[in-house]
Amino acid sequence: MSKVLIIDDDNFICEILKKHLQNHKYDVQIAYTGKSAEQTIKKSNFDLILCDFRLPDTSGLELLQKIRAIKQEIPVVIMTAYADVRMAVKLMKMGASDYITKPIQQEELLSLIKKLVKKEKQPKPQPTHSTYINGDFIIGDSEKIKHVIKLARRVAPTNMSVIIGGETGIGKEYIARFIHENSLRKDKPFVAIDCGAIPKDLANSVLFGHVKGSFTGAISDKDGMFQKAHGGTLFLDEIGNLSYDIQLKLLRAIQERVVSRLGDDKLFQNDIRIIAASNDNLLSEVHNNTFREDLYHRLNEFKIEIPPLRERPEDIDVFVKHFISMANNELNREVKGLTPDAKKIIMEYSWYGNLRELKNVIKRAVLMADGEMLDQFCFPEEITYPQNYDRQNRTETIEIKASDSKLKNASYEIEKQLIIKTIREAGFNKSKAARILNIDRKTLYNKLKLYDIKL
Ligand SMILES: Nc1ncnc2c1ncn2[C@@H]1O[C@H](COP(=O)(O)OP(=O)(O)OP(=O)(O)O)[C@@H](O)[C@H]1O
Repeated sequence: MSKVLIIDDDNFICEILKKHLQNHKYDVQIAYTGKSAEQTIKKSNFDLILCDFRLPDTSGLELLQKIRAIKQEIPVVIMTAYADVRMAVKLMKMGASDYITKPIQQEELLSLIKKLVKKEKQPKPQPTHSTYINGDFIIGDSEKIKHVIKLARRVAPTNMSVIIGGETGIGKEYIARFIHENSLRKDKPFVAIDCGAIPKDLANSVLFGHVKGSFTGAISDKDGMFQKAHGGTLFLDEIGNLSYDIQLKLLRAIQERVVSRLGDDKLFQNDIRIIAASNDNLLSEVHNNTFREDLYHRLNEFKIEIPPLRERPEDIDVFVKHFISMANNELNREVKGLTPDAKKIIMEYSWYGNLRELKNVIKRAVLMADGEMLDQFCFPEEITYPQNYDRQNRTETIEIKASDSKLKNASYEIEKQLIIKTIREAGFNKSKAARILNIDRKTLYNKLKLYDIKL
């Protein structure tokens, strides 16, 4: 797995980029200052560094010189605002590998990183189980997941649009890729976009492209996801986040099979299969008039619902083995398995963050392990004693940590705890939680990213 270091003092940008890159199987670390970046670079080997041009304690230029002094060969990409492009070109002359302008288009960043990180060090886990099919995709042993795979295989060779439902971190994107790879389009692009992460005013351009001058900052013609996915599959994650007018443009693009770039009258033919995913119940959003009914029916030619991990405990064992194997590769460890106590903890926990949470918890446990087996002490308290943790979150008084002495930190902590508490009380239904909190769903998702809440 390739390692990327993001250096930026903007916590929000860091978290969005981190999630996007992690979804594409990069191991990501963040440094918020030049100083901490230097220390991190000295301690670990990275395959690529993504560095903001302006940092609180240094400039991109100075930091680049220091990075070059520590690690000569490591690719460094500078993130900059449009106004700084000339400086970015200067930085390239001084040894930066490339630059990317803000606001960052995630797919552009991804292809830049892929280009620069030539040697993918994707760990190839040892096949410990018959459920591996290719690469790091595994199925599981439960009848429920086998049924999901049966549906995915059945629909894959058709051109039908698919809606994939399921809780966060359950593997909706993995199933979407599985469908693509088993379809006749497998040699064409699979383009994934997280609709929840696209700023509202950029959605039109990100999806459909734009021509130079169509808005401030459109300094050149740019293709959108529809053009990039031509011939292949477009995966629209968290589709419920698209605004009503973009939903309408999307419907037209699917029905009429033509798209136009922002600011351009010319129509382009497109041949795309759409797979959409949502954490929430899209049908109830249709009833609430936040999702277009015509678009819903157009997309809902086939539906696959992935059951939460807690409803199929038979799958936990195989995923635990898989994630231990991945963590061993990444962290250079040789963990063999779990003690009976640790296994009991893992089996009894509710895994509301599903496979993503399980993977993170296992990785942390592998790091913590002193010997060859993961025992109960390798797991954090909220996993070992979830009852206490829940009770703590249910209390009306929100405890502030001693370290949160600064007013800003304290209010962040209160907001974070309130969001967690409300989501739990709303039965993990994010739309309902957003309504209780009196904020829109997009704002809630942004805050979940900001605070790294994985519920
Ligand atoms: N079939 C699978 N085999 C191996 N790992 C998986 C599989 N499905 C999911 N994972 C792991 O779980 C993580 C989350 O999966 P994925 O991003 O597909 O979930 P998601 O449901 O699309 O999440 P979100 O709702 O947050 O977009 C992946 O990064 C991967 O590590």
